[in-house]
Amino acid sequence: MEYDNFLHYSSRLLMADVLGDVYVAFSKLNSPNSRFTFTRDLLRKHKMLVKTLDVDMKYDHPIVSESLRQRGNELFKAKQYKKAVHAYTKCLAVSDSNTECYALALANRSAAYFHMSEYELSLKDARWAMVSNYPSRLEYKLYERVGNAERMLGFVELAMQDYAVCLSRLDEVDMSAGEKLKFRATVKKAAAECKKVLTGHKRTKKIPRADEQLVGGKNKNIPALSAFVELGMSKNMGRGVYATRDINPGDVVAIDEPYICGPISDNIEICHYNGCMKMGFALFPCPKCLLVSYCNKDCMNKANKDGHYLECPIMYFIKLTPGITRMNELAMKWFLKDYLKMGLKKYCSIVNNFSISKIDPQTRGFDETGKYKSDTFLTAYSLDSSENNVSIDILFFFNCIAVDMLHYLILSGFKIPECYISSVGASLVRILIVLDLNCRKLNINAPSISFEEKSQVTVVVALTLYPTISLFNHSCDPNIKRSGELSDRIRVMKAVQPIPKGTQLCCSYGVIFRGFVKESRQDVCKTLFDFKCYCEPCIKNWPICHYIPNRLSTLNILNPSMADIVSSECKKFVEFTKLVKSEDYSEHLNYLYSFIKLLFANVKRPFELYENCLEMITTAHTINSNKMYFGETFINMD
Ligand SMILES: C[S@@+](CC[C@H](N)C(=O)[O-])C[C@H]1O[C@@H](n2cnc3c(N)ncnc32)[C@H](O)[C@@H]1O
Repeated sequence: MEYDNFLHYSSRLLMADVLGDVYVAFSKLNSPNSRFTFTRDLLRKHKMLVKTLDVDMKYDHPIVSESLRQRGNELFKAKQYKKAVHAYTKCLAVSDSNTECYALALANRSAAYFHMSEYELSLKDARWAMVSNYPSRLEYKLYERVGNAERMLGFVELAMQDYAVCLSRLDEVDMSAGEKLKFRATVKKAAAECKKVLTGHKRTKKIPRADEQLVGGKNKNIPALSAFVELGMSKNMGRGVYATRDINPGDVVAIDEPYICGPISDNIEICHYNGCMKMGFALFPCPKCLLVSYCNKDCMNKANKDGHYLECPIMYFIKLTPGITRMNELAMKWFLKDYLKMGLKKYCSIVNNFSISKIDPQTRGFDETGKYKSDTFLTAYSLDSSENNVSIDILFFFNCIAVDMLHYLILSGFKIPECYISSVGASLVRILIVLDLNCRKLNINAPSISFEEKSQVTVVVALTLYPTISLFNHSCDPNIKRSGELSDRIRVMKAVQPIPKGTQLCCSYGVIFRGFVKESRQDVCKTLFDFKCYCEPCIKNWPICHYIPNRLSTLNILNPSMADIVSSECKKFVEFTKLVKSEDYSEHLNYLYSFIKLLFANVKRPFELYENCLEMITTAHTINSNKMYFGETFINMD
């Protein structure tokens, strides 16, 4: 099963010999609120909810932790850095993270790591100490160390900023004038070295890319889409996006921001703040839960305002909840963000209205002024979730998860009147279902990074819910694709083929006709997304790569009067492919656009040179600055 610990709830009910009856009773309930209430009562009755959030943390007496730290200091003075690290780690394991001793042990361990040339670990500990109870009178030391570690790691711009903070803190430091002068000179010298490196970088820096603009400007009703498209309906695919004018390859058709997003795993360093999500390095952990990290204190404060302070006491428990941990975390983050924005009363009234109103499939997600906006709660909340197609066991499982998560929130002191509990619980279930389809499974456009060796192979690094991009249907021959920096949280979608007026704009949900036979593509669409694919390659049974025609003939030339021109352009293209390297395709985009347009008008698809040109355009549209190498992420700061 794709969800972790899927049998967690059902196996206990099975042991109590009630599971069969539970499923029968659950499936008879037809409102989301009644399903949630039923599940909550059931888990309470069978004593399946935790009684307290107290984690049995046993700290040693402060004298023990302090003596371990002092032992570390002695080893440090004796230059036995490895042993010192060991002693500080022991101290951290037995001390309360709210104490000064804990923060000092972190800072001291950071110093030991620095001497061992473990700059990344040194940076991590120093940043961690900065958000812990480290005495502010000593902070100048931490800023100097952070600057030094960043300089050693090549992050000179960051280092300069931290040296500047260090110097600004010196006035309040209790140090003789002579010592201060000496210290200041050392820091200034290090900052000057960084400046020298930076000036060298700037000279070789490439010209920045122009900001991408939607072709024809913003759409009047759906501002994240181009003015040259509209929403339409089809029998086989439901809602979809259609061109109202001819769209050319390279035209930007959508620029979407996620409604909610979060890192996909703990191993990849991404700022947890919803509005940032930048890839980072040695991020600042939340000093209370230590389970989320931010690129700076500003993002940490903003995330707290968005609700992290409410989820912080229960993060540990959310991580233990069955299902997809990251999705559960995202669901809680989403709920808290909107609860804080609207208040409980308004939130419940909106989600209740949504669940009882008859949803028009065409206008779902549009507000009362007729606009569909990616930053609106109801737009995201009403995304296609195939809720009616979710099987009973999965629906019950999601209800159990929602019961657990709401229970943690209540145990942590979150005040929620009884009359709102079923609405909030049912909304968490809906949020989980929306995220499961539109964020977890449909992650082809999510921020990703590539491998150092094979830059074509990318891995998704974040879960992102793009309400407007979710309007695009799938085709095994997509005519639009993501473009720009692949790790960006804002997603730009560009046309990669000519899209004549009236044609549907489709992206791929993960399979394209060249690489997979029809049966396996259909299988993916069915098992993952529960639909039968009605795209052209599936309906017309297009062949996969080896069998795609590679020669022009009377069978595939659509316009015989153009045969000679097309033939000579094809020869030129073959030469082009031999001469130009993939990293230089972007310099030849206009040529590639004109060639694909020529073939589009004159040659029957599929045709090998057309498919090759399409792939080259796709490659040229994307930038992978962030690379992954053997489990580590290298970040290109340029
Ligand atoms: C992310 S939504 C796309 C927008 C959706 N059609 C709507 O009405 O809002 C994904 C759903 O669209 C439908 N869909 C997308 N591509 C399709 C295709 N190639 N063939 C049939 N149905 C498709 C399926 O119902 C799928 O679960």
